[in-house]
Amino acid sequence: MSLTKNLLLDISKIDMVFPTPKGDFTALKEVDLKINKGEFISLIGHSGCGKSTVLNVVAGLYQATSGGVILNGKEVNQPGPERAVVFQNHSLLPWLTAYQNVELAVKQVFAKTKSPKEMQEWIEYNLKLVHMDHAMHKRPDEISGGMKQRVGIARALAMQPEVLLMDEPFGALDALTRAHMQDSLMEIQDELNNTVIMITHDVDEAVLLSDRIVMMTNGPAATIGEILDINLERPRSRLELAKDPIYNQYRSEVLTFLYEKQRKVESISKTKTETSSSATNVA
Ligand SMILES: Nc1ncnc2c1ncn2[C@@H]1O[C@H](COP(=O)(O)OP(=O)(O)OP(=O)(O)O)[C@@H](O)[C@H]1O
Repeated sequence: MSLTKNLLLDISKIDMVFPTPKGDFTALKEVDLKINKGEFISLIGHSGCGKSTVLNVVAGLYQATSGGVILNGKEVNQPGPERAVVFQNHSLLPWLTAYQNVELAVKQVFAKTKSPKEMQEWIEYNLKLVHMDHAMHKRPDEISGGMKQRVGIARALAMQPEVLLMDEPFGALDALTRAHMQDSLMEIQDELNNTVIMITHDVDEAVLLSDRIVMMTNGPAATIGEILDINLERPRSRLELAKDPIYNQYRSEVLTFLYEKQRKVESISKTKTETSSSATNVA
């Protein structure tokens, strides 16, 4: 992979120190990552290692103690619509319909450049992309958890961000809904080729969706331990990949990193009690 040709996001030697009542806590140490336009990156690591902190620095919600983030040649120091965030819990406004939730974001970005008619078409296009056009006039309390996440993704996509930041976007969903959402996200990626950073605890999800998996060491002073390139052809099918030895090799490399190289006492005792499929979720 060329690191300079299509470089979009340069996360450069980030340290993050949080002041706490017990003294300074170094969460991140020298996190360094370059991301090309159109890449899908997963961040994986044990709970509390610092994944959300990395994402929050890129989102501009946290200012790194040292180092910094450059997006398209400009330093990031506050939140902005060119970095849309999708959280685990949908964060939709409950009194607005799906359409109106997306509209709010669209008006924020396009009020000066799109006519009302163009904005309407754009909102509908994005809701259609996530298969929510049939329920666009429903409020969050009238739709399921998976549907709410779809609206959250539509809202983020509709802002046409330069980078889409997703913090465990499917973490609260049941396994089947989650699989549907992953398939939808792959379809959307095929169409839009967004640049995405997604935090996940799910090894299969990371391998299925990513171009690269960034594996973080345990904190304190967490950093990037290894980066795995996923050279699987797209479009990807979960059923075919399940039998693919290369897919299984990638999967086993991530599991080895997490459970041998970055072994955690709590996670070992936890996975012993879990079923084999859920044991691929990192604790
Ligand atoms: N505002 C803060 N003040 C003090 N410590 C913090 C703050 N935010 C995060 N931390 C600490 O920094 C470390 C990394 O937290 P972070 O939430 O980034 O981890 P994570 O990998 O996203 O965890 P999880 O997978 O459980 O969501 C943790 O030890 C956490 O307690």
